[in-house]
Amino acid sequence: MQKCPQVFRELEPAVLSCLRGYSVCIFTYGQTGTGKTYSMEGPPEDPGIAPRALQSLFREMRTGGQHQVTLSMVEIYNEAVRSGDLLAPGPPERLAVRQGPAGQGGIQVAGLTYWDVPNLETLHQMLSLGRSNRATAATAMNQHSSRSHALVTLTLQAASSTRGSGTTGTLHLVDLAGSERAWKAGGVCRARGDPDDAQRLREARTINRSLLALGGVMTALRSRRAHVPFRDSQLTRLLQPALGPGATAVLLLQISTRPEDLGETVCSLKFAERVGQVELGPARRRRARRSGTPSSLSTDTPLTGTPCTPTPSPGSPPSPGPDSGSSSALVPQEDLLS
Ligand SMILES: Nc1ncnc2c1ncn2[C@@H]1O[C@H](COP(=O)(O)OP(=O)(O)OP(=O)(O)O)[C@@H](O)[C@H]1O
Repeated sequence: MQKCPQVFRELEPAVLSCLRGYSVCIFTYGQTGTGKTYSMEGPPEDPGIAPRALQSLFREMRTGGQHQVTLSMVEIYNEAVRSGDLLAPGPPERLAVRQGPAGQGGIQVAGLTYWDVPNLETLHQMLSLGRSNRATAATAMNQHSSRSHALVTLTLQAASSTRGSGTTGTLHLVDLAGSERAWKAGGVCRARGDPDDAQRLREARTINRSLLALGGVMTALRSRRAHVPFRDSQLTRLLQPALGPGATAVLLLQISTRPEDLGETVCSLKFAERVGQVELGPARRRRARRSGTPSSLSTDTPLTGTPCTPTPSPGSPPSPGPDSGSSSALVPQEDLLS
């Protein structure tokens, strides 16, 4: 089993490729309680993939160039897409997801808010506020189980320079809710006489249904079917741009080694095997349009919605960034930017 620093070392070239206009999605998958959120976020003394990725991006941006960083964050709870209410008070708002205009691809999330991120400190503060609004509950398998899928999207817009035209890269960090057997999910509530028993069961069923839909999408992508059932769940609809042609997707699989979890572990391994056989094609860079908001800069910017409403945040202007990259198996193979 690899430790987070080792895992991140392998992921870092892909993460940094977002600064050059590539689309990268890192998602955690596995049975509830196996450490998905821990691996993605981690405590301060053992930072997870997300804080390491963000630190690496901002460090790289300090070495040259001009970048604008924009953040959006949503959670999918019981098949409802909700805005991670980052800074404003009030309950999460339910958002409508719809297909983008013909020919432009992508998904639109009406009402989704985008935040300009001036520096790493502000980004961490915003993420931590967004996470604190995420739906969690005690289940039989995890005292603080995430009952929702969380999708964090960073759009990294590089200004054009003498070295080349501007690009718009995207980093998706997806912490999926855990799969679990319904009887296990409800078991602890029943044992405690918890009145939320029915709620936990409903959550478990919708989580499992959306993960099943994700499995269906992976099967279709692997078999290169003409029709990929992205519309089967809100999760797969939102992930459509992140799993589109030319994107780089990385699955972090979390499994339990407990004998009593063998069935679920085998299912998770089979899912990972399927994902490992998916080919999204040669990686593509996105060229930025000359002007406009982040949502208008890319033909398929994920999670784009109503006209982007970037919110002024305190701090310095977007940090500078280079157009260099390191090599690794995860680095995109082909540069389609003309
Ligand atoms: N590598 C680790 N080191 C120490 N503690 C860990 C580690 N991985 C997970 N844990 C602990 O195990 C518990 C479950 O982890 P976590 O919440 O990340 O699981 P999860 O897979 O995200 O669960 P769910 O799907 O229910 O949200 C937490 O208390 C977490 O702190």
